[in-house]
Amino acid sequence: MNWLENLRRSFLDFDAMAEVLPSMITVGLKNTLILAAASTVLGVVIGMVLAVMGISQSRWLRIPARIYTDVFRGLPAIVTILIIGQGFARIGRELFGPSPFPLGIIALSLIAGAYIGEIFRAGIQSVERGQMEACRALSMSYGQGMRLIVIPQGVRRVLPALVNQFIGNVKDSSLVYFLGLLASEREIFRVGQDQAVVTGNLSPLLLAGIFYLVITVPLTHLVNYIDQRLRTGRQGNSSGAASGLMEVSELKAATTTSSTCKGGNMVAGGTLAIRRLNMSYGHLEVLKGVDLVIPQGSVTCIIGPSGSGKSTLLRCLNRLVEPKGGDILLDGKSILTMKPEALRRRVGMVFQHFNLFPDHTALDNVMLSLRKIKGMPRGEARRIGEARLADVGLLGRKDHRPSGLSGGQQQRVAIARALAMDPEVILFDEVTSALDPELVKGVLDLIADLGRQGMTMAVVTHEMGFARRVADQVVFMDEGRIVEVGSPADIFDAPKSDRLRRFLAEVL
Ligand SMILES: Nc1ncnc2c1ncn2[C@@H]1O[C@H](COP(=O)(O)OP(=O)(O)OP(=O)(O)O)[C@@H](O)[C@H]1O
Repeated sequence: MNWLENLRRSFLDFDAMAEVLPSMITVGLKNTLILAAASTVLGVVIGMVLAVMGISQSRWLRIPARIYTDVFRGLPAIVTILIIGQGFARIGRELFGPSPFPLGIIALSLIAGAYIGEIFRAGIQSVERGQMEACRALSMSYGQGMRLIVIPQGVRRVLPALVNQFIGNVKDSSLVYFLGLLASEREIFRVGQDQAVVTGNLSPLLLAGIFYLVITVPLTHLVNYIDQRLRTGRQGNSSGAASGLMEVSELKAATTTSSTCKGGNMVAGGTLAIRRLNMSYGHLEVLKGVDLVIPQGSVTCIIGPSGSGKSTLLRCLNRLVEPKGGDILLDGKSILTMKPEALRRRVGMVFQHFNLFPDHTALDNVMLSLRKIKGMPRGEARRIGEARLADVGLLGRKDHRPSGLSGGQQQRVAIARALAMDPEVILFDEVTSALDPELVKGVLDLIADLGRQGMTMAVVTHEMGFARRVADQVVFMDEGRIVEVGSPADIFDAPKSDRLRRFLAEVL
């Protein structure tokens, strides 16, 4: 049992530990935290710049960011620390005095920046494209969408990775001692190491190890907790998505008392006139001379086979994609001459995949544009937001995050969000395609109800029953062209073209 005693003496010499403890706290811990915190903060600044450069359209920004990242990620940390600390020692002395401590921070920051830049870039790029589309459809500029929605979501997603980086900096700070720090500048490892030499055993180093764990382990758990809270909101994940059947009755109650239009008045709709509209993605011609009038206060359903250009036509109407030729007039004025953000205030849109903002509650989703785009005071935005949620039968769930709502409920929040901006026209892009069958009816009834209230609507749909029941006119598209336009009776009961007959035979 001699070896056990040896081990005990080597690692568990409590007197040696007690002796080094005060300087471990007042010198080592303090300096380690300064080195790690300062280099993480500076690293975050460098990383943010690198991330923005890395996702930029310009390769003059992308390429330098790439080179920086490759170099500082590729070099061993100690090499960078020595190159910066010793290579720039003279400049360092002039700027910061004799201590290499600030140069150590800079070296650690340069290394951390390369990793943090990649973390941010991956986080921002992992945010679904639909989030930015929803921002733009709510008439936010690209910058506002990035600032309010995409970057915060990206940063939240990478929070655990950022804390890991901080932990990495805590550990890498032990390398700065290679630069020759003053006694008062030593970090945890160096204090332990010096005392180990004095006492001739490893107990002070074991204490240093314990100090590192005391910093890093609680941090990891704290960040996991914060991440969970941010993801699910306060009410947690099981926030009572109702069963589909319950939702149907919930919605029925809402639509009978709906006040979607202000004070129960009919909504003032706009007229859209589409003239010889062309659109292509690269060489792929998607719209080929589309002519159509969507009269004020009418419901136009657009049907047709997959890939026929229905969604693209809809996206041209609020300029989420730019037409290549032709024109679109809103109440007689070309939308191509308007600022896209101004146009989108008048022409709202609801998407197939809802595109709700996951970090915001239902009410915040509805209020966001009222506050940020219309500049409404919080109280007024809240009043309107709650009224719109009541219209879609979801006032009771206003504090729920999207993750705590069913697909049907999420889509109704998305409709409330579009309605809150008081648009003259609303575009619905296959809004029931991603829903479970029992939830489809509720959403369609809501849209039908809006139609009755005089909202001008263009609805791309695969729901033929709905189109027949609700549409004022039905548009059949194929291969980028409108093949037939007419009343539901014309289209469904007396199709003129062979293509429409074949399509109906397939889908009915
Ligand atoms: N962003 C894009 N880049 C390149 N091609 C695209 C893009 N979006 C759509 N397309 C192509 O344009 C054509 C028309 O697409 P669009 O989505 O408008 O059709 P759709 O009738 O709405 O089809 P679906 O019912 O399947 O949604 C398709 O061939 C599609 O592959």
